[in-house]
Amino acid sequence: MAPPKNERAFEANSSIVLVGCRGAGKRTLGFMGALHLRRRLVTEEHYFEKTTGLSRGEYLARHGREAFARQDIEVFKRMLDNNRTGCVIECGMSSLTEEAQDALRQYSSTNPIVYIHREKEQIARHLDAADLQQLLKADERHRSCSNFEYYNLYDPPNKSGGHISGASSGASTPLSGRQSGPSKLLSAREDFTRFLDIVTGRGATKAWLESPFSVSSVPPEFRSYSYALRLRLSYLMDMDMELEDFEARGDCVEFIIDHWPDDLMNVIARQIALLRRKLGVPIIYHVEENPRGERRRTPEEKNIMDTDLLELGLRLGVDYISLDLQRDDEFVDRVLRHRGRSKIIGNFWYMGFGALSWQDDRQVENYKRAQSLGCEVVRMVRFCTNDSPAELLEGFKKRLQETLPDPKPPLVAYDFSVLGVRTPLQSRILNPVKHPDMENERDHLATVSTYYHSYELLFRQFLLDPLQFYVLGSHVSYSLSPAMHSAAYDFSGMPHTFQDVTCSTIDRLNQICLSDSFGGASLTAPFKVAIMPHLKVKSHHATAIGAVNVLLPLRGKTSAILDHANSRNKAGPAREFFGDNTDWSSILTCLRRAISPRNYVQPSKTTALVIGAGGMARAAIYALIQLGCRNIFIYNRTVQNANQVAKHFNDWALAQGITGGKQLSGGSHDICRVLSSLSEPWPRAYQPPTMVISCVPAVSADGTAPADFEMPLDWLRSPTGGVVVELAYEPLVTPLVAQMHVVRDHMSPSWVVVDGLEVVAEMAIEAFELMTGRMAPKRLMKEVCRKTWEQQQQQRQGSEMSMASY
Ligand SMILES: O=C1C[C@@](O)(C(=O)O)C[C@@H](O)[C@@H]1O
Repeated sequence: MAPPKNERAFEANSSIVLVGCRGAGKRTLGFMGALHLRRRLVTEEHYFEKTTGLSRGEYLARHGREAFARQDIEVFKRMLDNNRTGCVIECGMSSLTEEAQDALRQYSSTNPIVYIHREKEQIARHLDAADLQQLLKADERHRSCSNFEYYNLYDPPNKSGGHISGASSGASTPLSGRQSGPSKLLSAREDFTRFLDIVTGRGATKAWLESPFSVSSVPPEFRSYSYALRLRLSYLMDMDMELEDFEARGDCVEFIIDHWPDDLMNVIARQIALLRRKLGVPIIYHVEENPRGERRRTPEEKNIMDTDLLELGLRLGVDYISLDLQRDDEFVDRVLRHRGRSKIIGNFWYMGFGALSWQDDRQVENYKRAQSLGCEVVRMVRFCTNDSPAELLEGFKKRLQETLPDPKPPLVAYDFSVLGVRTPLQSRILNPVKHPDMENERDHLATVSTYYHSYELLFRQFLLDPLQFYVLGSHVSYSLSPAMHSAAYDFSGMPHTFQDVTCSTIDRLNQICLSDSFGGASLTAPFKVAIMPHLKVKSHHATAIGAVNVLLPLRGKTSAILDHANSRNKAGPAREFFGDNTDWSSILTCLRRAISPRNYVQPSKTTALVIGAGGMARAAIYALIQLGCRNIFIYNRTVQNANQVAKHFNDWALAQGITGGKQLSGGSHDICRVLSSLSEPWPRAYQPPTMVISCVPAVSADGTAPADFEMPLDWLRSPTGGVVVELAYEPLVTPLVAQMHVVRDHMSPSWVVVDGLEVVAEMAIEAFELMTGRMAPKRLMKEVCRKTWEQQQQQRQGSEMSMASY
């Protein structure tokens, strides 16, 4: 039995077409998408004008309605035909006509066509009330001529009055309410670019190439243990919890459609968009065949409705489609033909009395069928009324292992009873779990286990080991990392510890790392650069930057990276150590979060300024290069050090074939240049910087006072403002931050300030994920970061006062 041909596996470079009614956000998304995929943006409006020499309005006025309609469809078809690859195409109003929709339908056999829609109230804001209903009805037809759909969730304005750091934590710091918030379109951009990565299939590969130890680079079915958080639509629609509360409660979410409210398709599209935005984990999409609270359906009705529902999941580009292989062949075949890039979980559920036992030959046949249909995961679940000894399931797995050819899709298999899953350890991967506070009596599979309990059990049963993690360096007693990591361990059921250890020699570092229970370390001065020659295995980012700040032991039994990745949380002698750098990626995350659409990076124009020339400045420069910036200026009190760093990156860029955004008269293609004095006017050939990153250490390694940098006014003339990232947080309001507040209040309100606590929390989050391979509870870690910092401040003030009263 061969799997049916996948009719929606488009070439990765096929042009992506965006359709949908006015006000749905196509133009903005098209712009973001083209930048993200580095493609050309073609807009219907502009194409029409370029082709006919007239705008659509002018053409209509000059040639009349009929001639316009003929010309319009002609140009529309030509636009599609002439741009089959390498573009993002934004369709305007023409796509509402029958003829254009036919053309799109044809095009959809080779290209992704994405139907963009959003909350009706948001579209209403752009339209006359009278036209709204009619337009929305017509717009629905876009569903029938597209093969993907994207729900463009509305980004509410930032309520906090613009405080980028700690806004979500609710913590108050001296900066609360003072800073500009992240760009309003930030979440839309993150969501949409992730969606495009799914459509083009570049997501997983990109993550793996970027960082093979990152959480997103190992799909849940290939992790040593993984958990699927079950969320039913009926529950989501009137739960009294916030979706954010479900963060890091599972490796993926299983979204279960067990309820048919009015406007079902749009309700589902919106829920998927919300899950993606708030939780950022892969989604398993499951359509329940016989939902409890809903009416009974005839088999025919069931097939039609459930096919439509599964089709919707595929259109939404969910990561996994759960497909019941016990349904009729035509049903199964259709889903498989339309699978696109979604992975298929082939299910065999035995829900009633008399479920097939694990010893039954038919279970092996079931698995073989899923395997031959090309399912990426096989899920076999049995309801049992009495004891089901674990050995029976083990025996079944062994039988599959010994008798079937490779490749064998990963198996999810467990028994459940009215009390829930028999034991959370029965299945290694995609174990069903719930949130601890979730009242969910409708769901037997999720009534017992939580991610916390299941994971904790692995340690109690000695399948995983408690380990020691560290922050190491000569000035680490102030570090906020121990508090943040410890909170994340407590949250996730890990008995690990995280300590700061002041040390400055490689010998001492070695002593710590060679212990069998060493889990990993965050490194700071003087180790970031000094450790480089001692490490054989480093990420390419660390090599490019010339510094490492996260050290991991490699304990895989083979040299395969996946084996090493899956050996995290286990003790034993390390075969090697791996060095990575999360300083740059944390800076990049913060920049991306804060940059406004007007200041999106354009390689030839965008200019950035980095202050400092140490390890962190190197990471900042690398982040800017990764963001696409090709005009980077460095200012440092000791010019010689700045020259060295500039040379390092100019040589590196040359070797990579990356050249500066501007070629200067001397023919230089350098991407980094040095500013030698604060009194220098901003170089006239360049725009003033829209990204400024201050990397002057809070506490300098030699204990001298940190530099008090402030921007010369001439360097602050960007008409569109920009982002200032301050890495120091001691004090939090550095001279630069204080200056930017004044600039924002009196000169240009479009400057966004990111403070040092935001960046350091991001660093800890990324380090936690690399070290443990588990998703970090980000909100919690950010909250702990601010609270710990405040406590430290209070303690310091307390001890200063008692010193003074002596
Ligand atoms: O700069 C920092 C912050 C840090 O030193 C900390 O204390 O959390 C940890 C380092 O790895 C990172 O590069």
